[in-house]
Amino acid sequence: MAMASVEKWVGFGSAMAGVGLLWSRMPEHVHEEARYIISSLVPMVMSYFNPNEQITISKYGEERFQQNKMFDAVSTYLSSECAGGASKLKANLSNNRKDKPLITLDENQEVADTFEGARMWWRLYPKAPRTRGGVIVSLHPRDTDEPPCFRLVFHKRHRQLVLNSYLPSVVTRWRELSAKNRQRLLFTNHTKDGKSDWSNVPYNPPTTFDMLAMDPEKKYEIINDLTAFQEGKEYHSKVGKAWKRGYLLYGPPGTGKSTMIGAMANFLDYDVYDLDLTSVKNNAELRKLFLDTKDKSIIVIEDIDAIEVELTTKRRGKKAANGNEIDDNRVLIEFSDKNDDKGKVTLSGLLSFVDGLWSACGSERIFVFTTNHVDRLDPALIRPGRMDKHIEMSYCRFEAFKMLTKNYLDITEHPLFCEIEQLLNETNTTPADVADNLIPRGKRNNEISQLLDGAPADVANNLMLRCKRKRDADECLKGLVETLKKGKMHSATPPIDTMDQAKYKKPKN
Ligand SMILES: Nc1ncnc2c1ncn2[C@@H]1O[C@H](COP(=O)(O)OP(=O)(O)OP(=O)(O)O)[C@@H](O)[C@H]1O
Repeated sequence: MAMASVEKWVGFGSAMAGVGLLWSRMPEHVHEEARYIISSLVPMVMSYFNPNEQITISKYGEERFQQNKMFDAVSTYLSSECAGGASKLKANLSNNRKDKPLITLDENQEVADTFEGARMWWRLYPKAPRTRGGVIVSLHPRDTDEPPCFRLVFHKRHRQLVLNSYLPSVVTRWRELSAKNRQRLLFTNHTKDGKSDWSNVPYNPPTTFDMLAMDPEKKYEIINDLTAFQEGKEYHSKVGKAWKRGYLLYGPPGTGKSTMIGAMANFLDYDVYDLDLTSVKNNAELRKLFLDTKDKSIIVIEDIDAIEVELTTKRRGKKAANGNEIDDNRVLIEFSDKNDDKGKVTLSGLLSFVDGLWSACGSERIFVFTTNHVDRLDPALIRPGRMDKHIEMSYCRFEAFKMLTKNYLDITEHPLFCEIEQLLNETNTTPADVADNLIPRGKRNNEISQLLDGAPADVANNLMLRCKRKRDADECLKGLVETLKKGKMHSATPPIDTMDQAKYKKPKN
């Protein structure tokens, strides 16, 4: 038996020696080809015997200009669903709303996941120097390294499950998690190196619709409109309309137009883009800015009437140098209906995003224009169908006043309410003025605190708070009555109900 085995090895050895001899006598080009065939056969043979397959998800796309969103999706998904199984994690503090540390997998950590009974293994590979493909000459620093990547390993028989169900489910979960942890942002445009771009800050406006003092019916109408818009994806695609909506908020200063935008952003959980048109050079830049906005956002152009005048003033010298006649403010306005005007922002350029050709780019967007002078706007901007909703923000009447006292003073009734209701009907006072009067000037009440000395702390605090609030309310409302009476004496303006809304005039500074 042992003899037979020795003979076998001797036979194998001499066969190999024969192959070696043959190999050494072969010409060099045959060597080359043989090496090529062997190197392509090895992975095939290996993969035949290897039961697993793998998918690599690199941090950057092929072009390297853009981050690969799938990498973010996997990172977020694994942090939420599989981090429990990892022993090495990383913590970052990002801009998220709750100041909660963001936990992610550390490099080279492997975690397992199960999907519909199939087992998957994920591993995060760090950035690594490129080993293949020779020397890379590139101005792009990242090109010299392989970017970090996730590698997913799974059994061959789960290939279809992974491609058709598992990876899409990772993306869906990522979207859900991002929506939940998202920090809302306020964007504003600026010019850097001659180019317009957006910069942003975290945005958590304090106002909700509950706090917004206005006619309750009008408020519910707006809330219903926003809800219908947000849920209107199918409707918009069914009727072939771009999923966007335009609001024109108009009314005197201090009636809550900006406050309404904050309430809308809170209600819809959208980002806000505050577009400053005066720093946009021309339609091409405007187009770039619009295209850089994200879905689920509110694009705001405040005081659109004032912007027209400001643009005019800025460009007055240029116009005069061109020898054009300048008659008055209206003529100076450079918003024009000509599409071929490449040197400036034109009204048609702006409108092409609101309801023209470009409005179909992006979805779930709300445009809000605000103005104190609705009568000064170009009719093209406010013609029916262009801005879907025209919302008048008006002076403070009794219903709105009651909302303010509830919010500011926590009271719903008071003996002075009757007098205040009458005065509010006779004067044009803005919610901003009323709110200003309702901020307690709170002086500490020494008499009450002396009375309460010795009482248990929680009882004392409670009573103190109630007495203080009552006292603040009395003082605030008395002060408000005084202000309203003064306003009534000085006001030459008739109450809003009898006033022509189109004649609002902004007080000159
Ligand atoms: N309708 C309102 N409900 C609650 N608070 C209001 C309302 N209107 C105004 N305020 C208060 O007055 C302040 C100023 O209001 P806001 O800036 O929203 O007015 P505006 O109409 O946008 O004024 P402007 O036209 O000058 O920009 C707000 O911070 C808010 O405290």
